[in-house]
Amino acid sequence: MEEFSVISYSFRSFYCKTYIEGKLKGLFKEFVMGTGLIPADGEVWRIRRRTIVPALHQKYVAAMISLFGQATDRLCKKLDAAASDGEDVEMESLFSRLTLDIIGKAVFNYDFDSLTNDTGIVEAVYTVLREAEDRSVSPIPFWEIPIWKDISPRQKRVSAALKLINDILDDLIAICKRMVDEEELQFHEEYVNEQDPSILHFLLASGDDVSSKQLRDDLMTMLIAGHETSAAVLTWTFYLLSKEPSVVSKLQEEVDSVLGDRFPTIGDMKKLKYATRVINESLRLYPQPPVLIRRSLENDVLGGYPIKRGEDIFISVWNLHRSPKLWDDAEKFKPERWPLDGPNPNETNQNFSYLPFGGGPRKCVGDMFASYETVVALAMLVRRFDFQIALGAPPVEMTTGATIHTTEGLKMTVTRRIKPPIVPTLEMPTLNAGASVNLSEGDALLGQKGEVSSAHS
Ligand code: HEM
Repeated sequence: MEEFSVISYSFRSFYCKTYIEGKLKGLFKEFVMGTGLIPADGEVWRIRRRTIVPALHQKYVAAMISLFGQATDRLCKKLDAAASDGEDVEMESLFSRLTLDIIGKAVFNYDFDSLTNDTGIVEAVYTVLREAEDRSVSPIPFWEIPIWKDISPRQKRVSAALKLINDILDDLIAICKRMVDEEELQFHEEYVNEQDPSILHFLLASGDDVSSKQLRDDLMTMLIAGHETSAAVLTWTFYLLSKEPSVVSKLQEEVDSVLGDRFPTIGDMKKLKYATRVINESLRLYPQPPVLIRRSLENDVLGGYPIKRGEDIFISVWNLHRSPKLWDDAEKFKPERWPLDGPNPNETNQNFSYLPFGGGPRKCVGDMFASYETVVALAMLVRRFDFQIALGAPPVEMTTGATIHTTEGLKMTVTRRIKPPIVPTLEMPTLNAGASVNLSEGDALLGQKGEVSSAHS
């Protein structure tokens, strides 16, 4: 327990109504509800969480992996154009757009297409996300002050953005309800609608008796929780890789041999072991969020510190993950510290010294989703491109909100990789550039076909 930095007490936080048992394993909290953007009804969320988590069955995961591949392919096309034009790219904002596109489709089947468009809804989402982050670190809940709420131009912008998003979510829920009413498919444990594998569709089809408003708030929670986190993981992974060319070579070797020139499938997730270790290690050095926050519901003592009822503690996962007492070469980016044939590191098998997705009953509901999402994006990108910090780019420095951001972006030069030879195997169809192939179990499920990106041709 002494490894945790207790940074501040009695500080208004992102999270509310949390409880300290004195042991990390028992901590739980209400996510994003303390920002006022989503009603602070933790009890309802706790019940709903039980419905959301089982949505992650095999067929759903296969469909999601296919979705990650398609979204990353759009990013590859963008990078391909930048490589042709010799233009440097700002990867942090591109990753933010990639993960927004993914979470929109995955959660409520909405294509933000933010990698190619800057429509009003994308701007509205960013307004709300920035506000959620600012509120999460604000010492006073200024947004609750009645007059301020009505006269502050910024708060008015936030309200307008929230209204736009809520209206769209209401429409999506209504459309989805009609689809569910019309479909013949019976709901069962492995249910997935192949045209719309979103969590919204799953939840509606499950017949869960929940109001549209509650549903909308849950979707918003997932949008906020699952967007910047994954984007930040990818940003810092690419930053770390830019400093360790030997890791990149090893990673590319694995990706070339496992994937060749096709999209990743659910079966590949077990084979992309080194890529997974790269993400595990990036999450150790740059945990998102870097602090976890709990509020005490009663007087307690934690690691010798007396804590009064109502006080908050901040647990610095950053310090925990970089503690020299717990890690050899703690500051070094070393994916090899996680044995390839060992278990996937998590909070329990690392005795709570590693908490990339929190722990206990309020652990991240999207941990598996996020792990696969980041592995797919990483594999597809390093397969096609080499990335270097751009010449003359500003130094990459950190600033923190709910996640760790760079201060001035991650400007990189992207070059196409020379196409390595593809050795055909029974599982891996040989591809001609531009040819259509049946790509994966996930794609087969969706009845989709994919094409090899023109990146190599
Ligand atoms: C690499 C990306 C991600 C990281 C590092 C991450 C990390 C975390 C962490 C550390 C927590 C626990 C916070 C706490 O204990 O105070 C959390 C909670 C949560 N995460 Fe994630 N997350 C990621 C992606 C996602 C995705 C993609 C989704 C949705 C699909 C998601 C949904 C949630 C939700 C809903 C909670 C709140 C759970 C609850 O309070 O019951 N996360 N996440």
